[in-house]
Parts: sequence; C-alpha cells; structure tokens
Amino acid sequence: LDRCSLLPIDHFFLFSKRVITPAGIISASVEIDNGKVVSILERQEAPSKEINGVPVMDYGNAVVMPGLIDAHVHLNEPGREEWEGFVTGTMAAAAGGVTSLVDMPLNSFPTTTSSELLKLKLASAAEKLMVDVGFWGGLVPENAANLTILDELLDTGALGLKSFMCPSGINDFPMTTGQHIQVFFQEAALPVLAKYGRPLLVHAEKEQPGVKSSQVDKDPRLYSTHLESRPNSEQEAIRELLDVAKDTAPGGKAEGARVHIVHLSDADESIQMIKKAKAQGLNVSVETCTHYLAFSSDNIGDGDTRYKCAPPIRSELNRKKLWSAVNDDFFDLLSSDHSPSPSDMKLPEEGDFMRAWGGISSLQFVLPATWTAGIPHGLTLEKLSNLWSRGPAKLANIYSSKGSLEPGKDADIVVWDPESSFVIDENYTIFHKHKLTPYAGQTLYGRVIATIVRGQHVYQEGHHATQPCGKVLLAKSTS
Ligand SMILES: NC(=O)NC(NC(N)=O)C(=O)[O-]
Ligand SMILES: [Zn+2]
Ligand SMILES: [Zn+2]
Repeated sequence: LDRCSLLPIDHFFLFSKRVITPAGIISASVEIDNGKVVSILERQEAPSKEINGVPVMDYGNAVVMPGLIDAHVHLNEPGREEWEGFVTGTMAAAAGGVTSLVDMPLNSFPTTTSSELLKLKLASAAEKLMVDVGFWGGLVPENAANLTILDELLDTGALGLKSFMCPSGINDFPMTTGQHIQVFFQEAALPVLAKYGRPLLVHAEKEQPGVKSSQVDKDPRLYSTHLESRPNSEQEAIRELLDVAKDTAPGGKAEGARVHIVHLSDADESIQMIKKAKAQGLNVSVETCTHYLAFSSDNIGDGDTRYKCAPPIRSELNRKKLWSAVNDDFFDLLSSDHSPSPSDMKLPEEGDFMRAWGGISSLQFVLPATWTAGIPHGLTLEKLSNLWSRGPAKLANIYSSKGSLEPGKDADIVVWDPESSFVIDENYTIFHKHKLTPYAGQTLYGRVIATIVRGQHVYQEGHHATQPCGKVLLAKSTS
C-alpha cells in the first residue's frame, strides 16, 4: 500500500501559516492519521521536525486548504476513453489540487442511465483512480417515467441525476423535452430524488426556434456566429425549470430534492430569476465554471474553437457581472465542466465553430485559473475554498466526510502557493489525454505543491504516486 503515497506514512503533521478552516485562516499544525484529520492546533511557528516521533511537514507560508471537489467533469470512460479516461483525468485532477470528482453520465458509452450501467462504470473505474470519484446518473426520456429504474440507479449509489433541456451533443444521451420536464420530473424524478435527498442537475438551455438556422449564412469561423446562435438560450429553460422546481419548497411534494442548474453563463435575467426562486424557498442551487469567469467573447479569436462550449462564453460585461454575483455569494459552487474530445474534433484547422465539438478542456487548471481571474475582483482564499470544496461537497451530499478541514473528516488537502506563477508552455506537463486547451500559453498564479487524498500524498512537485488508490464515492442507500 506504500505506493499509494509519495510520503508513505500514516501519521504526520502538516504545518502552515495559512491553513483554511471553517473558522478562518490560521497558522496551525494539522495532524493527520489513518487518512483523517485528527486535530488542527493553532500555533505561530512550525514545531520541530517531529512531535513525539511523529514527522512534521513544514509548508511554511503555502496555503493548506481542503482539496477541490469538481462536481462536473466528463471522464468519458468506458466507451470513449480516447477522449479522456479515468487514468488521465484523475492524474490531471491530482496535479491541479482536485481531490474528488463527480463524473457526468454522458460522453461515456454506454451512458450511466440505470443501475446496471452504473455498475459497468464502477467496474471500469476500478484501479484507475488517482483521486476519489463519484457518479451522477442520467435522466433521459427512456427512464424519465420509470420509477423502478430511477430508484435502482439511486439505490446503487448515483449521487443524483442529470438531464439536458437541449441536445447534449451525444446521440445516446437525448434531451428531456417540455413534456418530460412538466410531467415526468414532477411525477417521477423529483419525488424519487426527494426520497433519497439527492439533486437533479440540469443543463438549462433551450434552442430557440429559427435562431440556429439564421446563422447558416454567416461565417462559421467567427466566434460571434456561435454566440449569436444561442443568444437567450438559458433564460427560457431556467424559467421552465424553476416552475417545476416549486415542488422542492417546504411542504411541496418534492421537498428534500434539490434542483441544481449547472454551468450558468448568462449573468442577466437568469440570475434574477434564480435569486427570486431562492428567496421564495425553492431548493435550487447554481454553479458557474472557471471559463465563464476567466474568458470573454471580446478576446476569442476567429477560428479558435478551443473556447467553444455550451452555454457560450459571453461578453466582457457579462463576465464582470458574473464576478459581481460571485462577490454577492450568489453561486453555490464552481465547476470545470471539463469536457474534452480528441483534438481533431475541435476542428483546429477549419476553425468552424458551428461544427466543432462543444466542450472545454480545463480540469488541471481550475484552481490557478479561478484564482488568477479572481485577483482583480477581490476574490479571497476563503471564498475560493467555499466555492470549490464546501459547495460541491454539499451538492453531492459528501460534506459529512469531505469539503472542509475539520477533525474527523477525510484528509483531502491541496497545498499551494497563490503568489507563485507559472506558464502553461511546452515545458509544462499537461496530464489531460489531449493537450488542446484555451489555457495554453497563459501565465497563471497558484502553483500546486502537493495534493493529499485521504492522507496520501498522491501528487507532489510534478510527481504522482505510483499506484492509483482513489476510491469510488457511492451514495449511501436509504434502506
Ligand atoms: N456532451 C457534453 O459533454 N456537453 C458539455 N458541453 C459543453 N458544456 O459545451 C456539457 O456539459 O453540456
Ligand atoms: Zn452541460
Ligand atoms: Zn458538462
């Protein structure tokens, strides 16, 4: 078991002058034993090399923070492991300070839409994971009205269900249409989720009739052609979804279920509607992604399809409004929506936005990219940590064991230096299966020094542990 960690000891202390705890940032030593945080003791200076024979790792002024939890990644295995895969995906996560992932039910083949198919995922993930990985189940027309299938899928350990209100880009994961949403969400999915206390995640975008076809005469190499093909794609979908989410309010028939809007890009009407729903007591939550906070349409060059995703990256003004919303504590969490594909599917030669794969590759960079984009907007380390650890842990219902540094919880930790910068150039190792990413060439602040998963140093200074000892995270059955 020694090969699970680059520091193969069970019991040790970490010291740092900046330990991020729920009670604030303190200078402290964190005692870790048998995979768990045992104690956090405030102290101004590092203790000696050992305390009662237990070694002390002195990380000085580096930040010691809960590991990031990325609740929105497409690892694409089994079936499309040539797009990413458990090995490369979790190695990239470890290198980026991400200690847990939750895998989306699509882009793998088959998709994760039944108990049997979840078991297939679990089998395929075995012995490949460098960090811990949970799984969302898929909610598609085929199972949307089938209480038995949904119940079994959740009972097997899916952390929640995910559906699309527009085409997903993958034929084997069809969208749920108006009828499914109004009838089946209300009659089947939300009540079942309520029973388990788990969330429904929704890609809330609707294609507007006629808009896309009006783009056919425009130059597909211009980013504006893609952007203008989905102008108000989020508002309509969110309005429809929030109507159904009324049942999650106290006393409603889906009380206990949560409706979670993934990857919000629109900072205008969508934010107003979600704020109102939250104020009315609906159990709704929302995430945005690093790329919406880091990039804007103003800076996307012609033919640069690395930036193509849905919903689209919008204007610079919109980006600024997203940061205001972050500062107002509007967002419950951040995610990567890491959705890579083989590089040729991004059509780098043609630069055709309308035909290129929609999805951005980013998992390894979300910590430094969020931090770098956030510095001019006053982002604090505590807020960063809440958005990347506490928020996603609560969504996935794993907050009792992960998502904050507290005695009794898993020792899932990232040690990083927010003041030190690096360039993503040819000397920098990207662990994603495919190296095409819009972060290439950027200078980012926030170098990851070490990543610890359940007390095991799985990554340190460019090196990974030699054995993948990550675990699958299954929701506990209600029975
Ligand atoms: N099939 C996908 O991976 N789609 C993803 N693609 C994006 N975001 O462009 C997503 O999350 O919708
Ligand atoms: Zn999506
Ligand atoms: Zn996604």
